[in-house]
Amino acid sequence: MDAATGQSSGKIVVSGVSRVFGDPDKGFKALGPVELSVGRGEFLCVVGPSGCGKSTLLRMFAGLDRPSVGTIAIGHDNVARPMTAMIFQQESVFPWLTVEENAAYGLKATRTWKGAESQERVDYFLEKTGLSSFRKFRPDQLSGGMKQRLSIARAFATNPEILLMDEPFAALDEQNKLLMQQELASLWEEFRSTVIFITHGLDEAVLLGDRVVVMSSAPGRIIHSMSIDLPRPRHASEIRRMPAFARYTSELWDILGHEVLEARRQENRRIQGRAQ
Ligand SMILES: Nc1ncnc2c1ncn2[C@@H]1O[C@H](COP(=O)(O)OP(=O)(O)OP(=O)(O)O)[C@@H](O)[C@H]1O
Repeated sequence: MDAATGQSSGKIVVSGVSRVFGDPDKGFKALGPVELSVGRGEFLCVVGPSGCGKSTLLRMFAGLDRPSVGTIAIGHDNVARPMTAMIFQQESVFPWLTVEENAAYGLKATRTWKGAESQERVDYFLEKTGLSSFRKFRPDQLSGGMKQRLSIARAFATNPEILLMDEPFAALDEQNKLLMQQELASLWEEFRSTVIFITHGLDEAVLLGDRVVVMSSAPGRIIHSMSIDLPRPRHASEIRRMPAFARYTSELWDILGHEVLEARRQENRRIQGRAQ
């Protein structure tokens, strides 16, 4: 057990990670130093002002970017499973593939397709995300919410050790967002892979997470970690009515609000600097 985080052994351990874009000495320091440990099977939500480096950190977990300084250690427990799957804010389905082919794509791309067993898995997640009847459709015949459900089905079908989600519901209308949050909570409670979930929604973070970490304005650091002690399975409508839910979200805003103001001041200084 890690005394600082209260989590059992770290699935992801981030030590002294910074990221500078451009010249190492004079470039733009977007992130860090970040210290973070994410437990196995933990659902971790990350909030922070716009531009503080949340996506940069997530991209590093996916191996799409590297720290300028520091290390990220990720434990790979089962080599038969892919390490990560990523779900983005923007639709990331392939327009030329059917719903069924899109859902199977992750398994095929990671070369973990195992015939009938994999097909069953794809069918299961199409069913879970309410897309079974649309399996022969192409994405341009689906709504935005359905396409995002398809991205989720594809990611879950690969059975990744870590699910990386970058504001996955930000582009959805409010009603679809509420439905998707509930569906994700239920799916995760069944499979319990490690999840890193970036969001601007404090209520979304409290509703879904075992823990919420708050990042500072750029260069982003972790300035607060809050364990969310709400019962599971989480039923969104019940959870939202709990006094603890309101308390967690308002405590988070007390911390984050200052950082959002600081991010605005930074933005103004940057614009003024450009104008001179
Ligand atoms: N490849 C890059 N080259 C130069 N600057 C970059 C690059 N990628 C990101 N940045 C800058 O690094 C900072 C952090 O970007 P990042 O996308 O990680 O922030 P974020 O917290 O995810 O923002 P948002 O909440 O608005 O999505 C931003 O100022 C961004 O412009």
